Amino acid sequence: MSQRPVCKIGPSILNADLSNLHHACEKMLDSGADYLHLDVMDGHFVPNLTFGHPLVKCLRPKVPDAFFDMHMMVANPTEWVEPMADAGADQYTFHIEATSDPTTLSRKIKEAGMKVGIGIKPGTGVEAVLPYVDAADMILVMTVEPGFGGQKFMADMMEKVRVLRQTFPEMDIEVDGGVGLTTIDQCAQAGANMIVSGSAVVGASDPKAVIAQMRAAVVKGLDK
Ligand SMILES: O=C(CO)[C@@H](O)[C@H](O)COP(=O)(O)O
Ligand SMILES: [Fe+2]
Repeated sequence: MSQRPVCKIGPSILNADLSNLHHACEKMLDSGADYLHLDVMDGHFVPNLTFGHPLVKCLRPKVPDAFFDMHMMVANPTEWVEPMADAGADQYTFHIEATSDPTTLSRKIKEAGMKVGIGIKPGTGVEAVLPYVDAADMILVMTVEPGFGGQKFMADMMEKVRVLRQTFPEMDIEVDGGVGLTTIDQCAQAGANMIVSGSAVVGASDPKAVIAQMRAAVVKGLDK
C-alpha cells in the first residue's frame, strides 16, 4: 500500500540568537515545528563556520523530544557520523558533492542509528542522487547556495523536486534556502514535504502563524 508523504516543517536556527539556542529551539517547537534543522558548516565545504557535535550534545538534553536533522555542510562527512550519533542527532544529511562513496556513507549512518539524508547543491543535477535514493530516507534539494541564511530562493530548483516527486511518490523531499511565505507555494506545488525555513520563521513576529500557513500550503500541494 502506498503511503503519502507527511508535511513536516523544520526551522533552521542558523539566524537565531545562538547565545540562547535552547530558548530559540523551544520557541520554534512551541510554534508548531515538527523538527529542528541544524546547519553544521566547517569553513571548507562552505565559506562559513557554525557549530559541531559538542553543541548538539549540550542541546540534546534541553529539548529531549525534538528531532534533530543535521545538515552537514562539511568536507569530510564520514568523520562526523559517530560523534553526531553520540551527541543525539536523529538524521544525518550529507552532501553528495562531499563524498565519492555515498552508499558506504549511508550504511555507516544507518549503523550509527540515524536516518540518512542526501543533499544536492544548486549546481548538481538531480541525476547525481537518483542511484542512491534507495539508501536514503530523505533527499534535500538546496534552493540557495549553501553557506548562509537569508539568501534568495532559487525557483529553478523546483524542477528537481518535481522529478524526484514523480519518480518517488513516497519519498521525503526537503527544500532548504529562502523558503518562506512568498515561496512556499512553489515548493508545495513541486511536491516537497519537508520544509526548512530559517529567517522567515525565526525572524517573524508570529512564527506560529508562519508555520501554520506554510503547513496549509504543503498539505494542499500533497493532496493534489
Ligand atoms: O543550509 C542553509 C544555508 O546553507 C539553510 O538551512 C539556511 O540557513 C536556511 O535559512 P533561510 O534561507 O531560510 O534564511
Ligand atoms: Fe540547511
